[in-house]
Amino acid sequence: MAPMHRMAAGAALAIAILAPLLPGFPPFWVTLLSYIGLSGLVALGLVVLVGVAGLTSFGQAMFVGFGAYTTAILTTRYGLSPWLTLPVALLVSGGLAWAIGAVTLRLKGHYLAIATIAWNVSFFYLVGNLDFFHRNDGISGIPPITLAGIDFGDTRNFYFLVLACVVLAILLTRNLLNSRPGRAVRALRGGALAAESFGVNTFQARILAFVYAGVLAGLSGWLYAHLQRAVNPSPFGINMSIDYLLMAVAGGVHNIGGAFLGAAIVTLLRDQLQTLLPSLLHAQGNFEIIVFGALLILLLQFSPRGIWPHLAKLAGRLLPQGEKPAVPEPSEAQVLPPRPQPERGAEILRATALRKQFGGLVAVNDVGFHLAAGEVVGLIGPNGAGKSTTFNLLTGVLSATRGSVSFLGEEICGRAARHIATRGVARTFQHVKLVHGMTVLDNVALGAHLRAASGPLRAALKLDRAEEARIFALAWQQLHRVGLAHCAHLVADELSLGQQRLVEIARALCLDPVLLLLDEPAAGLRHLEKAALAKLLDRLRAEGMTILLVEHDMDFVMNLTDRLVVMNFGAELAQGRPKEIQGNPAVIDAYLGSAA
Ligand SMILES: Nc1ncnc2c1ncn2[C@@H]1O[C@H](COP(=O)(O)OP(=O)(O)OP(=O)(O)O)[C@@H](O)[C@H]1O
Repeated sequence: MAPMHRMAAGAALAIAILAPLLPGFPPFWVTLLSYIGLSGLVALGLVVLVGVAGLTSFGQAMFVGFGAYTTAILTTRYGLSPWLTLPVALLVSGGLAWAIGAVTLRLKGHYLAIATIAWNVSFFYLVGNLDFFHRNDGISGIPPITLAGIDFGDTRNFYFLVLACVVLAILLTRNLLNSRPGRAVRALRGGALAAESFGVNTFQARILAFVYAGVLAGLSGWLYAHLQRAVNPSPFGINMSIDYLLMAVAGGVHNIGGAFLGAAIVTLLRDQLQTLLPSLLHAQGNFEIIVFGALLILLLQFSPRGIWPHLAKLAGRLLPQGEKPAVPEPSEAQVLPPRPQPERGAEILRATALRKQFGGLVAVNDVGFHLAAGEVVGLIGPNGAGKSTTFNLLTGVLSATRGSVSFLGEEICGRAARHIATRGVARTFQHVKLVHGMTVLDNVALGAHLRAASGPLRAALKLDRAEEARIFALAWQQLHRVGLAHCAHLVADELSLGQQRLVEIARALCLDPVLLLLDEPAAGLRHLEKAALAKLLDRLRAEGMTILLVEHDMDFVMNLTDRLVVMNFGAELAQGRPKEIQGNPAVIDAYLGSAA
């Protein structure tokens, strides 16, 4: 968390703890604060789901309902203690989120949003029409929570229970987001394609975000049921889901603090407007919804990232600055051990009659070539020759129309990008694909996804720190290698395009590849940067790594590569050593002549 954000969060927590303890603080306001906490938990799930993973849900009230109805049924019908129903409520909301996600999360964009609406509406009518849930009358007589003589039926005690849940949820969320599975979820915003190329199972990452948001909503529902001591379908309908989304967006859907700020703004504003507007307009009605609509439109126009970033900036100005938290550069000893490289000169990849058609266009036309361990091979040719498409076929980003690719003796043609990455193939992209808003160091650490194994539970409980230290040691090492260690803590978007290409190379090196595919690595680099890159690639070759690169800078290519494969109109035009290619009349005619 940036210092400004920590300041704002610290100030908010101090107010949240101290305010209700002030003598004369009205109990009604304590209850209002509890409701802010309950809504904030749901909005926090939306921060992970919408702000971090880029998935939109209009169905969070349903997950609140899962938690609330679970404890309502178990406590009133089976006499279970609320503390026993808590894990059950979390399991039910998480389990149902998993099941719903499994059948829904293949949808993208507004189709996903519409599907979540459909789920929420179905749930609303299901509980409202089934006797099991007591239809629209709902279930009453839910017992209060007690623990070691503390009665959480008391307004202030209940508020502190909510606050404890909120603090715990914030800590767990922070831990999760700053971890291997968290980086996978954050990588979804950089494009599933890049994430899959580094071994991230993007579907699982989407499910994780969905389930996590569902569990937080379930926790909110459990608390809500014991605060209200009764449940009925109305607080779990689509209107409430929209409210939760409004809270997250108003507060700031990209910040944890934004969830609670948004919950506070909407809850307090609704409370005030519900009294003020009818008396001003001399009529009864839900006029506050119109005000919310207008405010949302204004907010999206003038501050699409919500109010939290402004508040954090203000808090940073008013309060003394803390030290910038940074992942410290660790010692060499912690770095993950390297993968053994195949024997130099051994064939590691053979593409045979590889073909890709886009409708009537043959982008790659029965191309064949091989790569031997420890050589640097250039794939060159004029624009549109099919070089990037060939890269995409080799890395599983595109599936071939026909042909075969054998890598280390295994047929990888048609395998998923994720699988090919596990075999030791790493790549960069012609159009840089870094995760926006993420630091250079985190972006690079994403490359080591396959070299670690910690899951969400270990991450949330911070049991993954030794593994994380090794991942970051590796990320630092690769940043030093590409000469960008001084940029480690910058947000990747702040770098020049040339530097971003180097970050992509560092990320690819984190996978410790056997084969490194570089798509136009020198594009956008200055003369000295190109020389440094050539030196780096030379060193990698000396270490036994195999490199296939697409590049238009012919000086760079001719000085660096051992062999060249030339493509033209999707077909292979020539293969040979740089000197041979430079003298090949067909290549001069099709490419080099015009490039010179
Ligand atoms: N996803 C796609 N759908 C349809 N056509 C595509 C797609 N990707 C590439 N093509 C087409 O395939 C042909 C080869 O494109 P490709 O990007 O592989 O060429 P390239 O050699 O990498 O070119 P450049 O050097 O300009 O990057 C082009 O005609 C391109 O328009």
